[in-house]
Amino acid sequence: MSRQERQNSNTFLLTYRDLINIWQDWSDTSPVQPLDRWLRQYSRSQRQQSPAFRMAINNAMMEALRYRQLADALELTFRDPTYDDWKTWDSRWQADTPLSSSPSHFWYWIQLCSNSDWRLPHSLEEQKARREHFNAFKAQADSLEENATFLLAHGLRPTWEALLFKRAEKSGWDDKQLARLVRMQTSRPPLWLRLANMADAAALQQALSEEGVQVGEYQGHLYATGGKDITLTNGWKNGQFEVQDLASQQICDAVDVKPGHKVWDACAGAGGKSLTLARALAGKGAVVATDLHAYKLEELKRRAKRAGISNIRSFTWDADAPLRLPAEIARQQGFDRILVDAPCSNSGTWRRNPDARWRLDNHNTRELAALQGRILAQASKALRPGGRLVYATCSWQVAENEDVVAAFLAANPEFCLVEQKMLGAPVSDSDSMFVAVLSRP
Ligand SMILES: C[S@@+](CC[C@H](N)C(=O)[O-])C[C@H]1O[C@@H](n2cnc3c(N)ncnc32)[C@H](O)[C@@H]1O
Repeated sequence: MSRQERQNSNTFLLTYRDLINIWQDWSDTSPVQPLDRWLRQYSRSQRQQSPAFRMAINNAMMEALRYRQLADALELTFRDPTYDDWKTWDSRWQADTPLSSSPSHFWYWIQLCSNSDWRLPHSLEEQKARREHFNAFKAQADSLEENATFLLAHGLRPTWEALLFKRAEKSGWDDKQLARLVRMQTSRPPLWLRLANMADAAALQQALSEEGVQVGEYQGHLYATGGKDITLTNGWKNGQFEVQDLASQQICDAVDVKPGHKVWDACAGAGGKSLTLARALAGKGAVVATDLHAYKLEELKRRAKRAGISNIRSFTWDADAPLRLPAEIARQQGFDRILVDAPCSNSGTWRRNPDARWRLDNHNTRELAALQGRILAQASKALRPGGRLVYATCSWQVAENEDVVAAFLAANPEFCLVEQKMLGAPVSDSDSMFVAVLSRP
């Protein structure tokens, strides 16, 4: 986001007192919650404050969590300019340990990193020296060759270097593309719009612009970058579009739903993809949407009702047991299409959820990969011969993607791999997601 755009979306000038207080509130929360959930609760508890203030706090906390580690690294090198053993330092660093600087200096580092417009205190000790140190650090960390500091400067941990290079190698990305993915971690992607079948993209783009939404187009897809809240527009009220990330839309396209198909969305959650798959049926066929959690499916039902979609049946399912096939599905020997949008580390969504990066660790990744493999294997049993099985995650980690697919294929040789690839960032300004299309001849 440019400085001008940031100023437009963040017109409330926060003081350091506001920033220090919000950080204290966040730090006092136990157990630590995902930031988006915490901010929703915080926002509800601050109804007396203006929407501009709440939005500014929201943005400030996003930046603070994005650059949480970099602020510590800047403080360390400000005190000891010769320090450069970043991998050792990172292997000991934890996001829930106390800040290494004073609260004011922490926010000053965050302000410099995020180029935010906050009201500086009248006297901030060593302000000039810190700004010069930040500029020197940034200048030195501006190339992929300076691996550790380049990653740090973009809110990524130096110890993830090997994971990122592995991803680049699998996807055939050159250094420029990998560097682009790293650089993208410092900005939020726009809101991508999924058009209802009947909506005309050009007409909708014009109507949204006339209503004051800053809207762009990329390969036939629309996205909003600011201006009027899109949920207040006529197009939203008339159900002409939903918000769905570009890579998510591309996963739905890969399922290749045709009218008449029986589709199983095995990890449907709140139904972001179920709705899209159901629309593609054009009134013929059905989607069975399952998830481990009933409360997510309740949200799915509300969304389906709002969108006027009635061909989704939902119920809970735990991948520890096979799905009991509904009678009409059993009659045709299984589903035509199955989507396994597996639980994952969410590394591909860090641009929107900056705090999620600090929860990534090797132990969690191994557990997730085992769960992903179990869900995929269990779901695959319900595919009819000739059907299509799609495995997806919103992670760029090879261990959660190609490795899971390879283990599945080794254990299930009756399945063939049609294609597998990363979607979204760094190619487009969106989340990064993985998709593998499998068939069962
Ligand atoms: C990536 S999310 C799905 C997002 C959803 N498809 C969407 O587009 O909004 C993965 C989902 O898998 C579900 N899940 C986790 N463990 C599961 C299990 N053992 N069996 C079935 N679903 C599970 C989670 O509750 C979560 O909703």
